[in-house]
Amino acid sequence: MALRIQQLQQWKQQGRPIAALTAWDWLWARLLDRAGVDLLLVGDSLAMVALGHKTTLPLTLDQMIHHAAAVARGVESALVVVDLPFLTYQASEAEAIASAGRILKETEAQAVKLEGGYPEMAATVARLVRSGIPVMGHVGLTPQSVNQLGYRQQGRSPAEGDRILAEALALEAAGAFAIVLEHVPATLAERITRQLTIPTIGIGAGNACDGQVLVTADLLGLSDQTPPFAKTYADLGAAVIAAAETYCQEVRSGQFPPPPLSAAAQTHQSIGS
Ligand SMILES: Nc1nc2c(c(=O)[nH]1)N[C@@H](CNc1ccc(C(=O)N[C@@H](CCC(=O)O)C(=O)O)cc1)CN2
Ligand SMILES: CC(C)(CO)C(=O)C(=O)O
Ligand SMILES: [Mg+2]
Repeated sequence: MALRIQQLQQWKQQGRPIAALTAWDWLWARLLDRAGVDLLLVGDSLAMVALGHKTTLPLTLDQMIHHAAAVARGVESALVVVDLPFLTYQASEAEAIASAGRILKETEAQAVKLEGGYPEMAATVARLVRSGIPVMGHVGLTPQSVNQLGYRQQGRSPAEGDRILAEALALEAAGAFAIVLEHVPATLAERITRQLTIPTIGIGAGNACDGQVLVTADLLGLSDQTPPFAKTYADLGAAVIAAAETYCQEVRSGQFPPPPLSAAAQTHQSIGS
């Protein structure tokens, strides 16, 4: 599986775009892995799309491990990367190693992702990488800083763009194997992608990144609110409601379950028998 991380590097050189999605449990991870997704991120967005929180901040490390272990059980091929939750890695390098270490020991995920590229975070990334933990960076809009940034596009001014580029370069120098660029102008993402040797994975960052990631709930029409850059490829929300409505009607009208079969027709084995 370390091979998959080197593969990402090769795909960048070959100009073969990387397709990533998020997953939060075994059920979805299994289906997305079968679809051939290259990288599955157990994103802390699961706090919002699977647990009903308003931001990613409340997610705990124990909750993340519970979800990441389930995702990893459903995956055969994709690289599984796990977000370090808010305040499980910022306080010190030792805290980051302890949290990332728990993720690699208690799940079968292969890598972690963390937010920010300021000097202390780059030093933390270097320490994690030297400890044998592959790290993915995340700059631009970093949702764990929602109380400072909101969800607005980042890097609009030349000075801010230069700062985000410098953060990306610092993360690469620290040994990150890839970097997520979230909600930044396409021109900035293109500039960063050209200057880095490691792949950039964009979300709301234009079409020049080495790969793209989307939150699967947005992809499938399961989110109440989606960011302006998300694309919905199927309306599963409506399909689920329609199926459950039909079931409720059939139960209430007596149409389901059907009357008992005659003994001769009972040839089917049911689950567990
Ligand atoms: N489901 C879903 N949840 C998510 C993400 C996602 O990908 N999809 N990604 C993370 C949050 N990122 C964003 C990015 C942009 C917006 C957004 O909506 N921005 C508007 C509004 C900005 C504002 O409020 O000022 C804009 O026009 O820029 C919302 C969440 C975590 N949660
Ligand atoms: C996909 C991405 C980058 C969106 O913020 C993420 O980190 C998540 O889903 O938690
Ligand atoms: Mg995240």
